[in-house]
Amino acid sequence: MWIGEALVDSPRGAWLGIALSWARTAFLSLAAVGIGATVDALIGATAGAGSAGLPGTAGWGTPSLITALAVVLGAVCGGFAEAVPGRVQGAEERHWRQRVLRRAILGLRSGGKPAGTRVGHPTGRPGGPTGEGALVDAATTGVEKTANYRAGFLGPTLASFTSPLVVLIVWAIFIDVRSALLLAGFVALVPVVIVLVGKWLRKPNHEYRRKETAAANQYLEMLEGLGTTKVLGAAPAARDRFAESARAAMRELGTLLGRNQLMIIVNDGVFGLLMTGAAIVLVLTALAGGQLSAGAAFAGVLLTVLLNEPIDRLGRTFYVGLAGRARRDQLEELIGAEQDAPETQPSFGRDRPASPPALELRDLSVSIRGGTILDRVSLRIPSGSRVALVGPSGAGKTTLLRAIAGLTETTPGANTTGEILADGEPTTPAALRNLVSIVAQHPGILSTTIADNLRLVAPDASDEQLRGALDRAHLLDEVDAMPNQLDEPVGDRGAFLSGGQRRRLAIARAFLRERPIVLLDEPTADLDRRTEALVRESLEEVTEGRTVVQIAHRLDTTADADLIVVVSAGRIAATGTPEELRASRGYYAEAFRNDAFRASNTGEDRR
Ligand SMILES: Nc1ncnc2c1ncn2[C@@H]1O[C@H](COP(=O)(O)OP(=O)(O)OP(=O)(O)O)[C@@H](O)[C@H]1O
Repeated sequence: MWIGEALVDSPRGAWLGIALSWARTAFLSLAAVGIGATVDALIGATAGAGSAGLPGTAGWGTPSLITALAVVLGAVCGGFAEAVPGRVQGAEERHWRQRVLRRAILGLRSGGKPAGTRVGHPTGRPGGPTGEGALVDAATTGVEKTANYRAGFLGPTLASFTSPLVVLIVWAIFIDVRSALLLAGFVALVPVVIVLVGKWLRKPNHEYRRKETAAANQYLEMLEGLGTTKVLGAAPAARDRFAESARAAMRELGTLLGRNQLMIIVNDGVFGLLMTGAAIVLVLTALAGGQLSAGAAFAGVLLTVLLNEPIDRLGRTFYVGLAGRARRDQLEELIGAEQDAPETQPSFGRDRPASPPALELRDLSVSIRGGTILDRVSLRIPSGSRVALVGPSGAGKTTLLRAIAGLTETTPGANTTGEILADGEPTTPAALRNLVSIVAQHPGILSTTIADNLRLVAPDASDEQLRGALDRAHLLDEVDAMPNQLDEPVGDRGAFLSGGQRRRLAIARAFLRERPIVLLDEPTADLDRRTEALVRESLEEVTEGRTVVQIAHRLDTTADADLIVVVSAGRIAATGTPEELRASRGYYAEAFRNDAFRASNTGEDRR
């Protein structure tokens, strides 16, 4: 419920806006009382002024002066209160966009897809909410609507729902306590109705957002795959599929808008009319009974306008709130239950990392949407060791590497049991993410400049520090030869760079991150010999003194490993040194022989 979120998790700065709104309402309420007092003074309502009339009615000068002052102060506070959400929204957008980006960059999937996207996987529906289109949608519209919801809806709505209490306090002090209590009953009903209506609208709202995102996602992917679709003659089918999902989204929107409209009519009727009617009847009765002066009654009528603010706001912003809330939920799901770990300050490649902790996986199981991917894996990774994960395709190597990287929870539908210990202490996914650097076969490269890609992990690094990291990754000479050097655009996801350059850029990032554990997901695959040698050289440097866990498809890359871990059907089938496993019968020995056989037969030279 948004009220809970507004109370405990409002964006930073939102409370200033709420306090300013309360101040605005207090001043405007006092202005209403001042107007009443002025009226009393003007019509010379001295009868009963002492008991039921408003204070300060001896002359009209003072109350009208106070009124003017209260109006000005109310307007100033209101103006500042209006300005707060704009400032908060900027910060919120930055925060959410960074989380989405980090989520995209952390993706270790093949093809550089963001984590959670399975290309060609039976459960990875193209166009589903975990596709790349969804990520683009999340980083743009999703972030904008979420920030708008958190900055422009949560605080202001909480303010307008609590402001009537301020009005009622003024009412009780200056007009009449009994009627203030009666009206408080109406005001207290408003949140109850909001909760009920919110529940009623939640399902169609979520359904609509899901279908809207799926349609947007499909559209983006249709554009991206336009060439292939045309070549395959599949354009009409793709178009029909998109049209159908757009129609489904529109149908849900119709249901949602219908319910929303009904809610506005009911609210306006029940609260707008009933509460205003009750307030007016109360003040007029008191006026007729002589308990209130004409000025006090007039002030009561004016205060009723302020009491109606939550209803007005509800009509105007409920839909925005629903949309934002659904978008926020979608983002949370996409990003995963990621806790922003307090990152230790990167040392920008100057220092050696702290000694790597020894890791221990205990009975670690991972299931994704009910399917078991890793099954009670237990493994010790000593500090500073080099571990190679080998095994047939689909065995679970990447899933294991992602678990060690603390990334499993960012995969939608994933569930983990068991634990990972660091130096004997239980650890959390966020703490694990803080311990590792990843260099993947298809590193996540932003479509911006070399410097931006490096500053992603070290926002405060100087140009010199970036150049130092590039130098250690053996990429500096090539960057220096580019027309704009550090500011050279790298093209769409690094399209202007070669495969080897992209990987060395990722290694430079790992230098800047300076984490004690380096995870390698086949970073030397598919490179020609010369480039492979360059990447290897950089890797040797970045892995020095660190624990290394690498996925290896080519077994010749495992020769210097301290420990080989054979993964098969989600379990650990064997562990040992390369020599031990080569000497025994099993996957490693057989695959090694096959590799050697292939190399000798093809005279493999990938130049
Ligand atoms: N996000 C996901 N959703 C559904 N299933 C998944 C997901 N990620 C992995 N899997 C499944 O888990 C199993 C193990 O996959 P994983 O990528 O870990 O294997 P791998 O050993 O790294 O394979 P490869 O060597 O081909 O990369 C596969 O059956 C895969 O389809």
